[in-house]
Amino acid sequence: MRIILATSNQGKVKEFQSWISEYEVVAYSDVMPAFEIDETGLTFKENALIKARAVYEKLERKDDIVLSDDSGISVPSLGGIPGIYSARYAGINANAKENLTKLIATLKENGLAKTPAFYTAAIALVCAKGEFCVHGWMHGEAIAEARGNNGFGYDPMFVPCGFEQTLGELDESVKKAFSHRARALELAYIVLKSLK
Ligand SMILES: O=c1nc[nH]c2c1ncn2[C@H]1C[C@H](O)[C@@H](COP(=O)(O)OP(=O)(O)OP(=O)(O)O)O1
Ligand SMILES: [Mg+2]
Repeated sequence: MRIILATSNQGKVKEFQSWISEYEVVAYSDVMPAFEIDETGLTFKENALIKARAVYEKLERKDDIVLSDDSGISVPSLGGIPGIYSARYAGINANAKENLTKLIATLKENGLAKTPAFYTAAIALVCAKGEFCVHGWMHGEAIAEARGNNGFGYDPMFVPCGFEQTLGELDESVKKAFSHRARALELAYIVLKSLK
């Protein structure tokens, strides 16, 4: 039994592969040709399930478990943006840098040097025994500048609660211990262990 990661985001692949030690973890594009998955859901949970199902349907080995992640950053003072639209914030084909630059510009336009923000991750598991979904969150502040090169996505503008530096500046061990994805993965492990 392997864990097949239903994601095209190399930052997520890197985190899951370094954090999950008990299982063989493979990016889905290593076992099938990569394909587009329309994230048409209205919640992180719906989108995570859409991604995991799409990959499980195409799997040859149905004894494998597909794990997906749908995640994003939300800024409550601006109505929760970009939320589930984080990956598409600067446009449908926007890259991570463009999304980061746009969110910084939006904070500046609203006169916000910093403002509370949080990351959400929904992790879905799809396998022969059924479908499961768990969540994790990480709270902190979004700041109107980018600092550091660690992590990915919005990390250079995110300062976690209890820290002064951004996730771009902090050691990767901080995300492993406290991130939305790590917290969701803790719960996913409980499900995984019950599936053995
Ligand atoms: O730990 C994180 N550190 C920084 N940024 C993050 C993080 N977690 C999610 N994010 C941002 C990146 C992207 O703008 C969006 C996820 O969008 P999301 O659709 O789930 O992922 P994606 O399109 O990059 O890859 P895929 O759908 O193939 O898994 O939230
Ligand atoms: Mg996506």
